[in-house]
Order: sequence, then C-alpha cells, then structure tokens
Amino acid sequence: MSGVTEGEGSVSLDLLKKKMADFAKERNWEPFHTPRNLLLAMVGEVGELSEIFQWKGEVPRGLPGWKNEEKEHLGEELSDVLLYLVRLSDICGIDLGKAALRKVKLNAVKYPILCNQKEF
Ligand SMILES: Nc1ccn([C@H]2C[C@H](O)[C@@H](COP(=O)(O)OP(=O)(O)OP(=O)(O)O)O2)c(=O)n1
Repeated sequence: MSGVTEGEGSVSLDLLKKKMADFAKERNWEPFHTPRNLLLAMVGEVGELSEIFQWKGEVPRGLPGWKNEEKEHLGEELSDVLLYLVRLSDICGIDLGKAALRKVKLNAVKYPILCNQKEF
C-alpha cells in the first residue's frame, strides 16, 4: 500500500483500510473480522443509520434545522457503515476504490445520457 497519509485534505480508502487493519490487529480481533461477521456488523450499522431518519418524513438536502449533535451522530453512523464496508472489502481481497470506479463506468454505459437530459 502506498501514499497512506493522514493530512488535512481528502481521506483515502487506503488510509481507512490501514486504520481498520491496525485496529483489529492491536486488539487481537482479526479472527472475528470474517466476511460474514463484517457483513452482519455493517448491516447492523445501516439499521442504526436508518433509525436517524425513521419517522422524520422527507428530509431536505443539507439537513436544515438539524442540531449539531444530530449531524455529528449521523456522521458517526455513516462512518461505521463505511469502515465496515472498507474492512469487508479488504478481507475479501477486493480493491474497493478500483471496483467502485469500474462500477461507475458500467453505470454510465447502462444509463446513457439522453439528449433531453443534457441541459439539466
Ligand atoms: N468487532 C468490532 C467492533 C467494533 N468495530 C469498530 C467498527 C465500527 O466503526 C465501530 C462499531 O462499534 P460498536 O459496535 O460499538 O457500534 P457503535 O459505535 O454504533 O455503538 P452503539 O451500537 O452502542 O451505538 O467499531 C470493529 O471494527 N470491530
């Protein structure tokens, strides 16, 4: 792995991957970080993320009116989902960044821009 730094700028998937690997190793939790366990943990966190929006009705973009604590909580749950996804990909030997870029390309082929959408 190269270029794993913790600067003020953007955060790389490689950095998160290393952080999660170190976290598990330092605690001797590697045996528990199996694909199935990580998948179930991630789905659990998706549930916690869903609870934040549950019963709120439609929420406008940017979350106007939300308290700082609510936004911080949202950031925590989004992060839990991302971290487990990164770890799951790593454990499965999938380069998540590469796979996602490939998928973006596939999506563009599957859903071409139509003429009447270009000015949107
Ligand atoms: N075996 C574990 C347990 C936790 N974590 C890490 C990944 C997640 O980012 C976070 C999840 O921790 P919790 O299970 O304590 O979940 P929450 O932080 O959501 O706490 P709570 O469920 O109490 O709200 O910790 C991990 O990598 N491996």
